[in-house]
Amino acid sequence: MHTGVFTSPVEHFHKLNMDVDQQPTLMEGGQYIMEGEEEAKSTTLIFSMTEEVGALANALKIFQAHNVNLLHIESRPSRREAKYEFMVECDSTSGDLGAAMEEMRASCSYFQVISRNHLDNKDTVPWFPRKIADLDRFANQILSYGSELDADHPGFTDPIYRERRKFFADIAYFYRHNQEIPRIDYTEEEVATWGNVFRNLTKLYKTHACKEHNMVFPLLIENCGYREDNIPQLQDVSNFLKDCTGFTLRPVAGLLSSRDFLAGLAFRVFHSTQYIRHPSMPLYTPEPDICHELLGHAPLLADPSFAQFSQEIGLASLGAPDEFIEKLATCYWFTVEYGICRQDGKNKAYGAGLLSSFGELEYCLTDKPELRCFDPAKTCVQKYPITEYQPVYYVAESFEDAKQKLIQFATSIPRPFSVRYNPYTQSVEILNSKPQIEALVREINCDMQVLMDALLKLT
Ligand SMILES: C[C@H](O)[C@H](O)[C@H]1CNc2nc(N)[nH]c(=O)c2N1
Ligand SMILES: N[C@@H](Cc1ccccc1)C(=O)O
Ligand SMILES: [Fe+2]
Repeated sequence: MHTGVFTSPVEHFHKLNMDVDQQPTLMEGGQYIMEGEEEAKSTTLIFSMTEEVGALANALKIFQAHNVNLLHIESRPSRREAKYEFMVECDSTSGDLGAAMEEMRASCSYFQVISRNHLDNKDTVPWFPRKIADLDRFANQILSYGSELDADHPGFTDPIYRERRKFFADIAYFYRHNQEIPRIDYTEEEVATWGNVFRNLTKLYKTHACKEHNMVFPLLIENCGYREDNIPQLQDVSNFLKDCTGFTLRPVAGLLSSRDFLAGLAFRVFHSTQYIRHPSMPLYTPEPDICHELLGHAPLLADPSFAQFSQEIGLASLGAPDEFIEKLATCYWFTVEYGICRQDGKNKAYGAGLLSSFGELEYCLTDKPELRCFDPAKTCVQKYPITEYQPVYYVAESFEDAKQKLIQFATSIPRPFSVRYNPYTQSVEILNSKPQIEALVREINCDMQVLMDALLKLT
């Protein structure tokens, strides 16, 4: 196995992105890389005009006068003011967008710029999905592990495995929100790999896994076809999770950037791979695969308080500056992926990367790795290898404690607005005006009355 790579995926991704010449390319190993060809060249403006009459027409004239092409226009009642709000996506390579924006700003009562090119302009907020279907736009911007993995990843030199990975990449590439996830007829060899991983992991769970994981696992066996001789279907697991916590799965061809992956969580959407690891590496693989998603992540996503925790991390990431995305992703790594917690005086694994690798699950509770107390402010800057067992783990007092600390940490992220998920519309609302927040307070007040009433009936 490759040694000495101490680089966080985030840095790693950036390195990779620079190699990509903005074209959707089918990479080595059959993975798509499309580093936001459209997004990089588009800027989204959300605004409402001071003059109501003919507001949109006036705005459009401004863009036209500066030769700016518009890619998408949307209007809707504003939650900020009693008028309409417009969302316009501009082709930032056309015309004089800067001049158009300056003119717009002058005639708008509200004006917010959201851009993929946020690095070029310190005043803009990085683009983020506002409604659940927006996830269609980046789900295929897959990052490859790059050259360092090629040498020791047998999958890259096995032509049959590569062909199969291309098949799975295509499913994810063409998937759209609200579609059923295609059911897979897994090959005998794939089922055997799953069986091997399943058998060895289930032997360890009783002693090594946290309570929450052990609680949900029997339900997955009962409801989703978790068995040694069967690879569960993503759609079945997604339906089950939807009933438990509202989480759903969507297929993805491989590793997403931290920003995109975390954004999915804000919508209670978990991006899941559908392919299985190479048969030569059952006990540990450096990439997420279906064993990792279904045995590591799915059980905890069925836990209501863990689901909420995941969504909070997701919401905190929306529009956050790159440095914070990296810190948040590092905390995610040392909790959701590789977390250990105290339970009844013992250390137990709750990280999905541990719960899906029978090699590392056993290793992590021996005296070989170094254990430190989980403290987001310190943990968030820790470097870690991504292709081998972790040399350092962070131990949380309890599951709940990790959650509280991380949520607390997330609130320190600088952002000029707050966000809230509206589950009715499956969209993210930006909270930055008084009338809008007042409306929400009334809504919550109403909920409080229902709760008080329920309490009174009990006593
Ligand atoms: C947020 C953090 O970087 C985390 O490790 C992410 C990165 N991208 C991912 N992409 C996929 N497909 N699956 C994952 O589990 C992750 N994990
Ligand atoms: N190492 C994990 C998979 C994984 C890779 C990368 C990140 C997280 C998890 C396993 O073998 O199951
Ligand atoms: Fe994971």
